[in-house]
Amino acid sequence: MATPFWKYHALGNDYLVLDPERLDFPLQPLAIQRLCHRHFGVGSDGILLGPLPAPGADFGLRIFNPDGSEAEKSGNGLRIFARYLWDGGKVGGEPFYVQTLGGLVQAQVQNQGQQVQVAMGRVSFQSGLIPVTGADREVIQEPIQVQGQTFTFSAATIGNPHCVILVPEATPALAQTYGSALENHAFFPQRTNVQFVQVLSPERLRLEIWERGAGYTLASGSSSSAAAAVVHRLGLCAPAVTVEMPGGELAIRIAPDFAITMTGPVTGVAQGILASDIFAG
Ligand SMILES: N[C@H](CCC[C@H](N)C(=O)O)C(=O)O
Repeated sequence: MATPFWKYHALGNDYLVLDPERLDFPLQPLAIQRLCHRHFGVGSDGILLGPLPAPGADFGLRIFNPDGSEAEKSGNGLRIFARYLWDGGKVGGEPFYVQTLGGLVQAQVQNQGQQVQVAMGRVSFQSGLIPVTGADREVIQEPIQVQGQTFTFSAATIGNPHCVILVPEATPALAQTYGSALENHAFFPQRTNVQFVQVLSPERLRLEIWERGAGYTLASGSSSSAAAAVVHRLGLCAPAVTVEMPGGELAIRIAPDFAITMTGPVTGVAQGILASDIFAG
């Protein structure tokens, strides 16, 4: 049996969707690394495995990073999965529930599949939930040293961990220079996603992103959610913000309890069949 795949991107953060019913190999880390490889594989910022059975939800979803690690949540991944279900006639325009490792989310496909809204869950700044080492506390504006530089960071979880650093100017160089050292810093036992955030106005943020297990990416939905929540917690942005990233913009809405709603586009790229020798050599 040949294995089909579907490729989409969400603001340049691209994923392959694999159907667990039509997978003719075990989805182990080495296979994931090969599938995501930009030269030896199909190439993507991750794998979405679904729909899976999920008691208490309409669909289950597992999310994998290109390094083979499993992520608890992916905002862009959830928008892509919602569009995939819509393309396959498994959902219409009604809201539906998806169970992820990082919790239950509600999604709704809009504008004939061009846009998806996701209730991403609640952001927490609690060290024990993120996790961040040290005393139980909200991790707000603390020092962190990497490569001789001291940054001030806040940390948040929306199912997956985030290290948020406000800077006067968010540049790709900051993410690409310090991202890996921050991702793997000892403060984060599960590693972390990293965002450098520039506050353009109370309604507009600019992000540069280094993702756990993926590296520099052009956009990230969970990063946008976590970074906007931190900036709002610091009193520096409104509860409704536009998050600008190299790949494009997301609309983030923050409720008083830090429940996040994320709305943004999805674009289809290709559908294909994996070659029988993709894992050879
Ligand atoms: N690399 C992330 C998962 C993907 C997040 C990102 N692609 C998004 O859109 O949220 C992690 O290990 O938590």
